[in-house]
Amino acid sequence: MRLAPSILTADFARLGEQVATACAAGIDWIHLDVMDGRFVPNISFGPLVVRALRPLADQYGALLDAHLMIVEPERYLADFAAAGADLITVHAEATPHVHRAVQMIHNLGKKAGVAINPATPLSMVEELIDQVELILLMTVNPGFGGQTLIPSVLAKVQRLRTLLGDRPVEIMVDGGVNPTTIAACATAGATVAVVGSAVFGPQPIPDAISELRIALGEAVPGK
Ligand SMILES: O=C(CO)[C@H](O)[C@H](O)COP(=O)(O)O
Repeated sequence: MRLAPSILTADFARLGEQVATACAAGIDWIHLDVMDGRFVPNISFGPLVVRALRPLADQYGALLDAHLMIVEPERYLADFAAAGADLITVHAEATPHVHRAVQMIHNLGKKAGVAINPATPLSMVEELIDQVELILLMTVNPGFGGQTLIPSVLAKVQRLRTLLGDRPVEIMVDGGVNPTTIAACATAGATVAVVGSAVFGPQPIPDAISELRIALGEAVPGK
């Protein structure tokens, strides 16, 4: 299971320092939650923050993963690609032309992901399984960090795992993933876990990451 800490719950006054600490502790991806106040009831940040974190991603070999929770994502794909995102995910509910958005991301030379909300059926992304590198299943209603994982989405993760067969498509779970819930996500078939408040919280970041690895039954250096 790859860990993709979401910076949404980080201390933005110390963003670079916190992300560097997480990278040094061995995280795999850096997850960037972009919110527009329209697709979701919250506003976060735009391409400037992606650009600011690009050098850290290079330094630590982490993948920079931009999750666009914005309407009409097509309008901003070039900006996020130019800012340095490696992978750009759009919501199937946010555009009537999600296939075109995926084509645009690939034409920009980036990996493409498609996301769906908890109540959105898998059929919304079924026609895209041979077109994308990642499918993101929201395990909370998007907009805010620190929510509780909706357990019924785990059955959807299992169905997606079966649907994908041996296709090399990542299954990402996002929302409410912590040491208590991460093993069930892995068992259901998720390959990447977004972890926000479980990493950027009161606990020292390296300890929080070790706890997640231990919950997954993975070896943790020095433990
Ligand atoms: O996409 C998100 C919210 O829309 C966040 O990535 C997600 O909620 C992660 O935060 P936490 O792990 O605290 O739930």
